[in-house]
Amino acid sequence: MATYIEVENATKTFTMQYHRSIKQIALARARGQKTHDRFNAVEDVSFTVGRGESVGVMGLNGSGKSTLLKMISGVMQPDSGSVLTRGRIAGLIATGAGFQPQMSGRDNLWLNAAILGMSEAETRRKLDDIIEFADLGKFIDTPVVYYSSGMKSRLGFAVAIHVESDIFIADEALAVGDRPFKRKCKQRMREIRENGTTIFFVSHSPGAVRQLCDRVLVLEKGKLTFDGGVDQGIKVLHYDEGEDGDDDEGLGSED
Ligand SMILES: Nc1ncnc2c1ncn2[C@@H]1O[C@H](COP(=O)(O)OP(=O)(O)OP(=O)(O)O)[C@@H](O)[C@H]1O
Repeated sequence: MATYIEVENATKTFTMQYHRSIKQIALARARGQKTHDRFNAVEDVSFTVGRGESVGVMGLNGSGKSTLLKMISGVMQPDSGSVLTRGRIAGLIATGAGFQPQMSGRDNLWLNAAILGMSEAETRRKLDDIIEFADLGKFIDTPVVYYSSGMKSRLGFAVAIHVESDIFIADEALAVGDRPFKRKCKQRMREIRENGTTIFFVSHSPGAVRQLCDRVLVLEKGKLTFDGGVDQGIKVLHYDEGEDGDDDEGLGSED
């Protein structure tokens, strides 16, 4: 199986500032207090993903999932180690990233498609399908500044999901569309998987991961603590326990 994602000893370090203003920083320094701290959001993480694999990334809030996803998408670079990918990447990483608020949904669609590497001919061919998928009605010709976050998410996802990619990445936290839209996304992601596209999917939803993935990575405080089967990964996180363990709100979950 050809390797499509190769992450080797990747570490991403961020600085946490304790104060907002220069005055506060100066005061803290004068008192001999710390003004900032550095910490590893992703620490020494290594794994590979083969062609056609569908991998779910799970972990508590702040465990480094989105940071890892951003490094795979190329939005961020690791401070040490390496992240290599093969082929074209598309997906939902940042809702409305690159959207121009004063431009209409339709114009942003063209812009977004170009950013994601679609040619003019490809966009023209898929235009009606993308607009139908986003299902924004007459709002498609309204400036995006008037869109709700769900509407931006619909437009962003509709474009991303129509890009022919080798790797499809999605951060479920950004899928703020309503239930019927999520259902539609779920169906489309299943089709993408069936077509043999490699999937890298960040999620808190055991139901969604069970449906869409055949492998789970668990991050804890930036470290990769589990890499294996879906059920086992969910067990490691205790996500299946309690009354709200197996939610059904996920992008890929059963409705
Ligand atoms: N640009 C940034 N600058 C500084 N700190 C950051 C930045 N981005 C993320 N962090 C911090 O890095 C840590 C990991 O964040 P990340 O968004 O990767 O977590 P996550 O696992 O995706 O969380 P969630 O489940 O809440 O979405 C958090 O402590 C967060 O505050």
